Amino acid sequence: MRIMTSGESHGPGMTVIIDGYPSRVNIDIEIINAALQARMKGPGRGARMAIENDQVEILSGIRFGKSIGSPITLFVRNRDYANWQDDMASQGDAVDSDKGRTTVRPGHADYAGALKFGHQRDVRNVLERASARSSVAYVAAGSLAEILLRELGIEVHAEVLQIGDKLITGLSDTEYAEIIESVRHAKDTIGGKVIVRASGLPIGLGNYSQWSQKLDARIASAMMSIPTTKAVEIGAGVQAATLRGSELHDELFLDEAGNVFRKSNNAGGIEGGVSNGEDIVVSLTSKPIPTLMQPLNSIDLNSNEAATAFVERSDVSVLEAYAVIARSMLAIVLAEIICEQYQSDTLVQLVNIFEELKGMNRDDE
Ligand SMILES: Cc1cc2nc3c(=O)[nH]c(=O)nc-3n(C[C@H](O)[C@H](O)[C@H](O)COP(=O)(O)O)c2cc1C
Ligand SMILES: C=C(O[C@@H]1CC(C(=O)O)=C[C@@H](OP(=O)(O)O)[C@H]1O)C(=O)O
Repeated sequence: MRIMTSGESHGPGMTVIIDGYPSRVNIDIEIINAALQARMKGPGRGARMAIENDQVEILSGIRFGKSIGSPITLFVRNRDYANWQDDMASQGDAVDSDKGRTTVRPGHADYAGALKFGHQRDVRNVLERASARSSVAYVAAGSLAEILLRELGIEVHAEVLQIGDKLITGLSDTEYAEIIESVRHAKDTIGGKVIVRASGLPIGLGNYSQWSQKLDARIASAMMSIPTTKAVEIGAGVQAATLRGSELHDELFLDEAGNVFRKSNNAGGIEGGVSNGEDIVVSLTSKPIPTLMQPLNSIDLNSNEAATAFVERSDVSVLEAYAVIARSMLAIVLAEIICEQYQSDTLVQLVNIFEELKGMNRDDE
């Protein structure tokens, strides 16, 4: 299974093509829509989320509610496009338009992207695609991946762990909302941490043989690709540096029936780049959002003069959305690896392979 996305934040919409998805999987469009709606929710989102009402349109690869083995194309319309049509379609310099931009926001893709592609006279050409609006496409694909994983007995969940330096478990909903409101009032932004778990996994996903096949490496890459991610930890993560081997490593035991079990999961379900049958546990750190209502020092790329960063409608905190996106990315990586490793044209073939895998923990020869 491979995915490719396209689309601009204020263009007609976001597209994702999923190739190599097995046939005969029941696809309930409402599952995709529920994930898209969850990605829009949570305190701290800006005015854009009041404009959008993300719903998926299936353009190919699914007939009568089942995947048919052809590339699946999903499309999510940008409602805000109606307000941007002229600006998005204009062929000339947009520098005079109030939506054209020449000053850059530290922390966003503006500066590096404008210099890379020669967009010093209109940074909008960069931010339209760098925008996390693209995550709509990943969440749509992630939902399809989750539907497939569920058929194989694998579940993926995510939740917010931390906002700024405060653990969510110690906060009431009101206190959580108050933190965001105080940050908004200070014209600032805030990051945090989320945790994602996958359960019901077989032993053996990924491979220790090559860097590009290692499950932890592929998960880290997918998680780092989410806008705002600054760190990815698997299992005990950075805490591993402070623990002794005797404290960190998850000892193996046998129960009375001879089944293997462990009392801890500091490895986060992955040893040597291979799933070890325990839950996969990944935590991610999101930096604060780059657009500030009290802009940071910056430069104007057109005039090459000192300036302040441009200010536009923006989110203050996106942690709930970030958790939904992280869940989708983990589901995509797991589904991709499963489809690569246990190549199957149909769901039934894949389910049969998974049944066989359950009895494969021992070399009986
Ligand atoms: C769901 C979501 C919404 C976001 N909303 C905004 C926003 O409103 N304004 C902004 O400046 N950045 C926003 N960002 C962050 C930028 O997209 C991101 O910082 C930028 O693309 C640069 O990428 P990097 O953070 O990976 O370096 C958002 C990120 C996510 C995940
Ligand atoms: C549109 C989404 O997020 C956007 C991500 C984003 C950015 O710079 O990443 C900037 C904002 O866009 P706008 O300027 O249109 O308000 C967010 O709203 C979304 O999550 O669907």
